[in-house]
Amino acid sequence: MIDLHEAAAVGLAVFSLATILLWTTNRWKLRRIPGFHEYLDMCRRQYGRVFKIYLGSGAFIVVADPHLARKVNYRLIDRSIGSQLSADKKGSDNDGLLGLAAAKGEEWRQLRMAWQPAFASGSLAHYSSLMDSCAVRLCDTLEGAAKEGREVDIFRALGTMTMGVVGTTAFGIDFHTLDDPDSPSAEEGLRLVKASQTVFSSSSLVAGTFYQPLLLMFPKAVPFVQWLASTLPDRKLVQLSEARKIIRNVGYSLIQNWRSAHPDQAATGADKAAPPAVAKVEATLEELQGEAPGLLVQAATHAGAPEAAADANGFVNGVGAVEAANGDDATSAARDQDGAAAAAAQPQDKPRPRGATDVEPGSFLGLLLRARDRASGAAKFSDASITAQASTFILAGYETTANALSYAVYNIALSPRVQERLHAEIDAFGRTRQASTCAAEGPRTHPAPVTHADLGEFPYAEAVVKEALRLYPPATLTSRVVTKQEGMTLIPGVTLKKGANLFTAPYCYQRDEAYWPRPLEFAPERFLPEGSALAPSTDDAWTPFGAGPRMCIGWRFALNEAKIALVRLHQRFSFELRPGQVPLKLRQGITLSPADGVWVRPIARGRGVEPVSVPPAAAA
Ligand code: HEM
Repeated sequence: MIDLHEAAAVGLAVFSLATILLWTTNRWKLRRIPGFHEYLDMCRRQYGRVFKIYLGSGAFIVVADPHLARKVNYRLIDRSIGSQLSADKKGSDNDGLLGLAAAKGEEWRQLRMAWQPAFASGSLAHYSSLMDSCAVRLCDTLEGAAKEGREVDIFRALGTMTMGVVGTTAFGIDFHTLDDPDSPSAEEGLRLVKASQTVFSSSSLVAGTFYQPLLLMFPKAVPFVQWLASTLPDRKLVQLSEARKIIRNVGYSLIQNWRSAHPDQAATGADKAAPPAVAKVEATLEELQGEAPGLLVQAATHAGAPEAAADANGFVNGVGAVEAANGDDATSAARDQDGAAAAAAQPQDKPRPRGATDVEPGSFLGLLLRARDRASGAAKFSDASITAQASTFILAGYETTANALSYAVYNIALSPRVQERLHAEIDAFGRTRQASTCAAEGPRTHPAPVTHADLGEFPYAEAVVKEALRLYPPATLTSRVVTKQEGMTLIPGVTLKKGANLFTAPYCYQRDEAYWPRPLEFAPERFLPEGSALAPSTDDAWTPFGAGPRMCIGWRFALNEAKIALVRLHQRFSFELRPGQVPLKLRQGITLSPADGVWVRPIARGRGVEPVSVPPAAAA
């Protein structure tokens, strides 16, 4: 027997589904607009560089002018994060998943300072060796495909590498995403990768749960839509909820392991009165651990240990930094950079032995767990908050860099000119390195390792990554909300009221012919001194990492990782694109991703891999 509530729910669901189908199909598909990113660019061409769009019933001012975008990004700090739906009535899977990215006001400032030391120079130097190990492991996994002439989806393959990098850098553990996919150890890591993919793809208005557009259409009816969604969850919403739990439980279980190993390090008062959401996570964790004991408790044995040891100074300095940066007298996020640099000069922590289930002392998670309030000496962040930051790191570190790298590989494969120059830069580096090490070690059969100190040797590889980020910014939009009572004057005569929502649109102005010569051409030299004829007319026209105090905290991390991976991949392979992928089909979810992947055939390169013959002078 169906009751009145259920009948109303079904009726509304049918009505909403029809509305959504009409909305998405008519507006975009029938008008042959490939996605939201293209819709925005079409609006820019039609209406000018500032225009208003409606998402459901909510109005958003879109700023597609780089100078005005700068003003918005520097003057406004908070972003508005819409409500998130859950398949679970208590909504326990979705609170806090976005950590720093969703935080506001003073909470954001405190968190940003706590994150900062993990991205200071010393930490980045240490991460480079971990990134290099993951890039080499990715190349090893491509070796079989190269031998058999098999095609691979390089976007997904790169995702296993970026997730591997998150594991070793943020938590000091091996997620096993780069293990042989058929081995039992790989299963857990791949589950995490899949969960992250689900979070990104399910957030698409078109391809995600159909309750999300409903929320946009009826923002005042959040409790009702949430009730409806948890009463009649669709498949996408169930998958999304499960995926969020898997991601949250990685951080949560590591934190609990660390608390057990360090009973002296009390949790905050907030943790003692554990909110229901955390208790629910605990229950789910047990379920998950029953299924998957491996991933959550394995400590990493870092490949390339001698290099890691050599880099340990910088890394451990990062630990000192958190104490300094967490001081209450550090007043502004604008001091992040200076604070981190100063912190890098702090005395070193003593290296401590690590048990099998412990958190790497200098890792991102280790920094947050050890953060103390200077006045009280109490733990600075609750476990729920640290769990949220861990989830944020997983999500932010996984998809965006894999997107950027796959766009780079795609464009290199399309352009023999770009590939030749990249290979020349990489081979020249390999020859120098091999010649200098051969005397001590004998001829080497492996390409030269890429250390942090070598990153400056690849200006062209860096330009390739930047050009990929220009044409295909993974974050097509950044969002801000006006919080001041007096509003904000965007242009003379136009004052936005408190509460107004804005998007800045790098996807639009990074392809705008008013700022970029030959904007649709893939030309990395724009970013090199000799390419000034193709350079943008203003630096503000390139902001794939956003700008202002809220700019991406991981931008240098991401650029280093992308450069290392690109160099390692092209040391060993060139890539042949499967026909039929031009232009590349893109999908707008949380990020702009290749809709059906990027399919390439890796071809092993001879040059740079074979042993070099050492000139007698170098060998002597
Ligand atoms: C190519 C890779 C990446 C791109 C294109 C990218 C892009 C962005 C953009 C556009 C923003 C918003 C900036 C704004 O609103 O002005 C952002 C924020 C953020 N990103 Fe990234 N990102 C990348 C990699 C990473 C990585 C590797 C991490 C972490 C390891 C990370 C962590 C974050 C965090 C935590 C925020 C929120 C910062 C805040 O609100 O204070 N990102 N990113």
